[in-house]
Amino acid sequence: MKTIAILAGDGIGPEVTAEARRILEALNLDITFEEGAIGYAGYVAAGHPLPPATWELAKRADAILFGAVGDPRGDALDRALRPEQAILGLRKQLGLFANLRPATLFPGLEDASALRPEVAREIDMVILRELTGDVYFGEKGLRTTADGKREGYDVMSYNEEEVRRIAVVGFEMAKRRKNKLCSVDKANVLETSQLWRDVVIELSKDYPEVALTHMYVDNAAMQLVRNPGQFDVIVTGNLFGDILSDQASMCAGSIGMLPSASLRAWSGDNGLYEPIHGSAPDIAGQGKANPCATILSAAMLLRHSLDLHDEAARVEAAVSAALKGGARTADLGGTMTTAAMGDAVLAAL
Ligand SMILES: NC(=O)c1ccc[n+]([C@@H]2O[C@H](COP(=O)([O-])OP(=O)(O)OC[C@H]3O[C@@H](n4cnc5c(N)ncnc54)[C@H](O)[C@@H]3O)[C@@H](O)[C@H]2O)c1
Ligand SMILES: CC(C)[C@H](C(=O)O)[C@@H](O)C(=O)O
Ligand SMILES: [Mg+2]
Repeated sequence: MKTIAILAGDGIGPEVTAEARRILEALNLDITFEEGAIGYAGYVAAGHPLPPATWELAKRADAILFGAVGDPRGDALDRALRPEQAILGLRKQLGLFANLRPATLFPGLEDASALRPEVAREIDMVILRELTGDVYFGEKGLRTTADGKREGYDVMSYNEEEVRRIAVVGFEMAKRRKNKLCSVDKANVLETSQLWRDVVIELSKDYPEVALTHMYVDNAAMQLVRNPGQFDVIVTGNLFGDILSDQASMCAGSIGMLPSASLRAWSGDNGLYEPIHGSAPDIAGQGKANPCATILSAAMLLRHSLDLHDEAARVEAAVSAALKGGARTADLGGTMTTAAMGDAVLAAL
């Protein structure tokens, strides 16, 4: 019996994880679900965004299905108690350095894409985002300069081992796909990016079959919109990957469509699976959220943590079939509620 921790979190988190759970339950697998409070909900329930009981559950579970976190009141708390610290803490403390964010245009979603249909149809990529380093985890603070001005700082750094291990995942993934890897950095300006590029080039000697290219992140943002079909696997740092994946989501139809897996190895590890979107306070509690990103995250969970490849493919096929059949939440131009979208996927399953 495998244990899946459901950390639903805030805003639309509980709404979308409920639909993903229904899909997992329908597969009749030998799994049990345990829920833990996290984010603002964790703060309200236990005085901390990542309460000790939730942390224990996260460590012991075979996999984590995560919704989203965010303070419905805005940034009302001190940074250490903000809901976002819970997801950052889980990623860092569980060592989940490899964040897979696949972006694919599902057939029929051309209309929802921000791009022209013939351009959108070419989208089938994975953005591999480094998740436990970069400016997110460097020294940060607020100080007063000699002339009395407030100055905020966040140190951006990567060491070569951090770069090498994510690059290895990138090359291995490229080998399993189209032997194409694009490393995205800002090496024309940043020392961290120069080291990133040097380490990726050193490692590429072990992967002669993979065609490696490098692109500056500003150009990559432009190319994602101009010609997304040129990308297969993109490997990049934490901050760049965060931004590029939100952008890629609208190319593929909606931010409500992109799942993610956060891993420390290819498979068999207790990874964390979550949609790339946040708690969406503007639509929370209204049944408007698209649950597909979370359902597709559950499929990634089946594949990467439980080794259930057929079941993962079944869930993905069910999402595809539901969309082909015209199922659409508001973000995709439809009128379906979150639960109705879940019903459509369930029916297809
Ligand atoms: N991993 C996470 O938990 C995570 C990720 C991103 C943002 N956040 C947090 O979420 C809060 C809100 O952030 P934001 O507004 O910048 O980003 P967001 O992703 O929550 O929302 C951005 C926009 O996309 C829409 N949207 C998001 N998910 C959707 C879905 N499934 N279906 C339909 N529409 C959807 C929202 O309604 C909103 O208009 C913040 O507190 C932020 O820190 C958390
Ligand atoms: C909530 C925030 C800390 C998070 C990030 O920046 O990683 C989010 O934007 C994401 O994409 O998962
Ligand atoms: Mg983000």
